[in-house]
Amino acid sequence: MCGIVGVVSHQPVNQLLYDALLLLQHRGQDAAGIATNHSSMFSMHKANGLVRDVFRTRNMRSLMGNSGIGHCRYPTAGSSSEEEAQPFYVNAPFGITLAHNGNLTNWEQLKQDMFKNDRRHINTDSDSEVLLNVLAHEIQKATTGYSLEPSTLFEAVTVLNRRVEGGYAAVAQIADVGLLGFRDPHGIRPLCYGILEGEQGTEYMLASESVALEGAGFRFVRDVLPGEAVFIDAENKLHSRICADNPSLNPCVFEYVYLARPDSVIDGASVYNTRLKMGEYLAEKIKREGLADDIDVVMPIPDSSRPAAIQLALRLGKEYREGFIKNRYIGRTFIMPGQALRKKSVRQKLNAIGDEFKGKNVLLVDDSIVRGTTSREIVQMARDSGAKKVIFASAAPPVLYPNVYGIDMPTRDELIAHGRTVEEVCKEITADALVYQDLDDLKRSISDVNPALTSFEASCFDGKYITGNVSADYLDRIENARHNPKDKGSTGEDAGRTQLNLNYATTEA
Ligand SMILES: O=P(O)(O)OC[C@H]1O[C@H](OP(=O)(O)OP(=O)(O)O)[C@H](O)[C@@H]1O
Ligand SMILES: NC(=O)CC[C@H](N)C(=O)O
Ligand SMILES: [Mg+2]
Repeated sequence: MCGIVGVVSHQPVNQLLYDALLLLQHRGQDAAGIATNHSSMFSMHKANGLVRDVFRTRNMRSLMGNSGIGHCRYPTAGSSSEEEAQPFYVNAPFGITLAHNGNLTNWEQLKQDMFKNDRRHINTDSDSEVLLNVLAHEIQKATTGYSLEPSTLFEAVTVLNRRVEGGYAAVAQIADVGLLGFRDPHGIRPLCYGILEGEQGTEYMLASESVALEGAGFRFVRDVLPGEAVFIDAENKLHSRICADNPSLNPCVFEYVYLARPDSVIDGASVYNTRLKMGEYLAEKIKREGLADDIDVVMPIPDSSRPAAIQLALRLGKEYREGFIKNRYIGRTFIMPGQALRKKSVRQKLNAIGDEFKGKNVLLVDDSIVRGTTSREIVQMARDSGAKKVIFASAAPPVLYPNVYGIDMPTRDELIAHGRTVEEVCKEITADALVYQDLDDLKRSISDVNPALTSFEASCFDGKYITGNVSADYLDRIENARHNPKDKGSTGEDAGRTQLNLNYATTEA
C-alpha cells in the first residue's frame, strides 16, 4: 500500500502534488517523491522519509511544470533503500515517469524476460521499476513515428495487463504527451479521478483515495474501473478504455478495514460507513458469544478502530470511552519497518488514562490484529491501569495468510493468528476473552454500504488469491527472502524484506 497521485493543470502543480501526498501519507511513511514535467524536461525529487521531511523549499522550487505525479511509499518488494523510492524514470520511449501502488507477483520473471528478450536493464529490486519497463517496452512496440495516440497507449496497456500479474494501480507521465492512469484487471488496488473547472479550462487529478481530490478542491468524478486506463492528453482532454480481457471488481477488503482514510470513498463505498457496519456486526457476535453482559465500557485503539468501536458500543448499549490517547506526532505503527521499532512506537504512541480503567471490565476494539504487537502492549497497559477484565475484539477476522498485492504481510510466522486457535491468540495477547469478526460479516459490512460490491480480495483472511497464480513456491520464496534479506543499507531490521535473488549470469535461458 502506497499513495499515488497525478495532476494535469494549467498552473504549476508542485504544491498540489505535495498537498495531495500529505493527504495520502497514511498509505506509506517510508519514502516520498514527486516528478513534474516542464518544457520537455522532467524534474524529480525523492528520498526516504515522510512527505514533510522529504521536500524542502529548494526541492519544491525545482519541481516546475503544470503536470506531474507523486508517491508515498510503504515497501513490499525490493528494499526500503532510497533508490527504490518512487517515481521511477525511464528515458525511452518519449521519457516516462511512473508511480505504483500494489505488488507484482511475477516481477522476477518479468525482470529476467525484460533483460533477455527486451534488452532492458532494471537497476533495482523494485517491482515498480519492472512495471515501468514493461509499460515503456509495450509503448515502444506499439508506436510508429513520433506521436503517441491514445489508442496506441491503450494497446500497450492491454498487453501490459496480459503480462503483469498481481495488484497494481499506477500513474505515469509521458513527457509532453500526457498523464496515464491504470488499474489492474481485478480491481484490487484503488484509483479514482476528479476534475476542477479552472478559469483556463478543466484540470484533472488521479489519486489512490478520494480524500486527496477533495483536499485539493477537485470534484470526485469516479473510480477508475478494473482493467481501465485513463489518459489525459496534452490538450487536457480525457480518454479512457477498458484494456483487459475479463475485468472484474474485487477491491482489497483491507483498504476498508485499515489502510484507507475513513473519509475516503472507495469503489462507491464510504470507508467510514463500512467501519460503522463492522462495529454493528461485531456487536452481534459479542452478544452471540454471551460476552455483552460482562462489559462495562467500550474503548477504541486509536485511530483506525474508532468508527467500529463507536457503533459497537451503541449496539451493545454500553458506554464508549477514550481510554487511550494517541500521540499525534507518531505515525502508523503497523506500516513501520522493523518489529523493534513497532513495539517501541506502540508505547510512545498510545498512553492510557488510568481512571478510565480502574476496576472496570473493558472491551478494547481494534480494526485488526496482524502481528499482535499492538494488542499485546495495549492489553498490558489496560491491566497496568487497573482494568478488572480485558476483552479484546477485532473488527477483522484473524489474519492468517500473506498478502501479495501491496500490503506488507509476507510471512506466515509473523502473523499471530497463523497456526493458533482463537483461544491461543487470546492467551498470547494475555486478554481474558477475544472475539474476531467473521469474514462473511466483514464482506457484508462493505456490501451493505455499496450492494454493487459483491466480490473482494480477502486473501489474508481466507488464503484465496484472486489472480489465481500465487503458488506455494512463490509464497515460500517471499518468506525466504524476508528471512534472509540482502542488506541494502536500509533502516529497519526487516528492511530489504522481500528481496529476491536474481542473478542474470546464472539464469537459464
Ligand atoms: O497486530 P499489529 O501488527 O500490531 O497490527 C495491527 C495494528 O496496527 C494498526 O495500527 P496503526 O498504529 O498502524 O495505525 P492507526 O493509528 O491507524 O490505528 C492497526 O490499526 C492495529 O492497531
Ligand atoms: N505498498 C505498495 O504499494 C508498494 C509499491 C511497490 N511494490 C514498492 O515496493 O515500492
Ligand atoms: Mg491501530
